[in-house]
Amino acid sequence: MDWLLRLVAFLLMKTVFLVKPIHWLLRKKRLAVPPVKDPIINLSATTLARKIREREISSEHVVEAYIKRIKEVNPILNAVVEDRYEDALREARNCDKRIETGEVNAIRLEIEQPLYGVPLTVKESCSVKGLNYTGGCLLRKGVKADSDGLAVEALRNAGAIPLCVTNTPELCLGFEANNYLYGKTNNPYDTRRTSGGSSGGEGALLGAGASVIGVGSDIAGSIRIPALFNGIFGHKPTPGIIPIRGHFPFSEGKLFQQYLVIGPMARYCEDLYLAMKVMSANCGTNLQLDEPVALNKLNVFYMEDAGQTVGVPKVDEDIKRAVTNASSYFKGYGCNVKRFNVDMRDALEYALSTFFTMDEMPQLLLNPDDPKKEKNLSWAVVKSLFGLSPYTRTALYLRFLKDVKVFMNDKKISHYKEQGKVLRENFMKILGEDNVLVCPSYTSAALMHNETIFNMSSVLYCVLFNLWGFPSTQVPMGLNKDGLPVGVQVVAMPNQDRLCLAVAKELEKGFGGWIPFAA
Ligand SMILES: CCCCCCCC/C=C\CCCCCCCC(N)=O
Repeated sequence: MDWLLRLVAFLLMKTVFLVKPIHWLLRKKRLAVPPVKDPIINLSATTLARKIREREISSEHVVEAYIKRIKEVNPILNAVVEDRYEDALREARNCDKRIETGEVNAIRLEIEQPLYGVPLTVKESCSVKGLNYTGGCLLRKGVKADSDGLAVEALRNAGAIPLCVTNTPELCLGFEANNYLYGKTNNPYDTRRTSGGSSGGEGALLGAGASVIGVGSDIAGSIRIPALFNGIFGHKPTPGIIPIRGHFPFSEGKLFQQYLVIGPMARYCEDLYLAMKVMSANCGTNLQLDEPVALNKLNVFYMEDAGQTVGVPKVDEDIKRAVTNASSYFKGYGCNVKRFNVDMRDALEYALSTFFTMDEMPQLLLNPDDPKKEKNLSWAVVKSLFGLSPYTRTALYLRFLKDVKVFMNDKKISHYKEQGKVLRENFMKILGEDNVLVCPSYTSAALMHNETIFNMSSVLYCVLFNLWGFPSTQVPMGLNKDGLPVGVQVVAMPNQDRLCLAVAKELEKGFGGWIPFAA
């Protein structure tokens, strides 16, 4: 364990108690988000697609319902950064016309375009042709995507209709969708809290019932953490099975391409399957997503917390309870349910040293004049103190962490990287091909705005699985006593995404999945 790192992380965790009174004084009133009224909103994308192709409902009607819902909640949430409602309605009418004239038929659509006529929302960092593509960077103001990213293209080819792009932190680096370009996104369950990040705009819209299926991205929890905070499902796929080209930030670096994934976020678990099939269609790996999983043959391991917690916030009791409830539930299926015992003592050091020494890491302080030359951190911090920096505090903080050598020398870095490999091997051995791990996605439910920066080490519960290339699904597990969503993460070995999804589906049956906020 590296004591300097742990000490800084520990002090940072405690600092939140100094700033809490300031936050409390400056806090805004909790705003009421209107409840969902239109029953269309309570149908999954899978059901909507079937109803549209079987002419039970028109795509135009569905798209209109979602536009109406977004317009109702977005003034409160600030999740949408640019929309294309007129184009979307035109495309929906065209879908309906092609069905009416017999140009397309239900049987072929189910196979060739399983999302025909279904609305979609997209994280702004995943390019949608013609829409903003800034990655939340002030210095990229006005940048538009000149084509769809490959994942978005696959969804569009499957018939989905993008409605808008949604908010992220600067460069998607952080756990609050808040930046100097678009401002901050509120959590629909409590608007004084963050919707998380980096796919926080998606999380907020989905949690509020203003989207049925969304595209997010995740390099250290950015799908799973907002999915947790907003009570929805989010799947971080095995790397390489969904193309990430068309994402900003992007790097040609091999490790970056292994850590960063694009994946689906949804209110209904069956829609994760559908989106995964569409988005991974050309991956060349047989993920067997349609194959039934023999649940009674699964070993379900569970881990309520990472043990050695110096400098890592303790996992809240309600999240721990969600982990034990979720794992115990599988006893009823005849599964072997066991506590996961591995030594996580050096996991934080491993995560820090591995993440920030990846080859060809994208610039953290964007310098549009010279993409090879990063701006000076100290100068940027000074400017920030006077409110003159184009970089958010989170970007500055992560740029500071990138200087890993402040904490450890090369020898230690190599040592911790080796420890990480051993840890990965232990996880692999225990999980094998057929087992899953249920653990926290984060240490708490949604935090107040501006607090996640003090809890950066909570990222441990997500980032390890990016570094190791394991798939993982965030599953909602009900609301806590404050009415905030809690949930768990289901992890499996690479290419065993189907196990995560199968477990998620059962948990949805058992615990109710997405639960709308109380009015
Ligand atoms: C001094 C406190 C140190 C805590 C360090 C914890 C280890 C950090 C490892 C990786 C952090 C990456 C955070 C990047 C956030 C990216 C979110 C995303 N796009 O998935």
